[in-house]
Amino acid sequence: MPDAQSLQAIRTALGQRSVVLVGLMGCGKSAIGRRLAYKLVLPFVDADEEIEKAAGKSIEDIFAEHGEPYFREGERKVLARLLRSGPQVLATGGGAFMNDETRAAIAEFGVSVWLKAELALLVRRVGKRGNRPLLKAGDPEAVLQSLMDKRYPVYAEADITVESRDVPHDVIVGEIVESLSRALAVPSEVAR
Ligand SMILES: Nc1ncnc2c1ncn2[C@@H]1O[C@H](COP(=O)(O)OP(=O)(O)OP(=O)(O)O)[C@@H](O)[C@H]1O
Ligand SMILES: O=C(O)C1=C[C@@H](O)[C@@H](O)[C@H](O)C1
Ligand SMILES: [Mg+2]
Repeated sequence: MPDAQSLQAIRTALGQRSVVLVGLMGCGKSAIGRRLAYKLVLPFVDADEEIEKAAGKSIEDIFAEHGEPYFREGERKVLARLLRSGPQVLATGGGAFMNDETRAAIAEFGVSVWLKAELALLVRRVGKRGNRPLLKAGDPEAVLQSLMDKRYPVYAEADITVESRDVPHDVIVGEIVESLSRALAVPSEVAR
């Protein structure tokens, strides 16, 4: 695990930029993001929670009462605001990175990390909670496969890709920290 000096070097290299986690539902953006923020001693912000606060209702209710296009517009606005208040670790909603404007804002105000996961892992993980409206449209496995086909080529534009898998959360956090050191060109004598 990197020492305090290399974590400080990452914070310095980030400046006001955020570490922005992207990826499909269940890949671990919230669970890993929270731990990564703790490690980097940065605030953790979950965009889905911020959208719910801004709307005063749950994502499920936003989808049910107003539809997906309304949710996406709110998501774009909330992310534009959040990205201007770094540094922080920011977990995005699964669809946020698909918006061209949001993707450009993430490139400007952040370093993006894609938590790439296989279908079987996502199916296992999302089965535990039933509050994801997109997965209610049909068989969750088929929906996730279709989202993977559409989204993985776009998620691949992220600055960093880390394989999400069933290993202790801290292993994934460690890999992100190492990739951040490399991507931000933190001097190797500090990163070691
Ligand atoms: N490395 C890991 N090992 C085991 N379980 C994990 C790991 N990473 C995440 N999980 C678990 O997978 C589930 C889904 O993770 P999480 O809610 O963080 O995904 P998410 O990407 O935020 O999803 P959403 O886009 O729906 O918000 C959680 O129960 C979480 O604890
Ligand atoms: O993948 C998606 O499009 C979504 C993922 C969730 O994080 C929420 O933002 C919402 O349920 C939509
Ligand atoms: Mg989440």
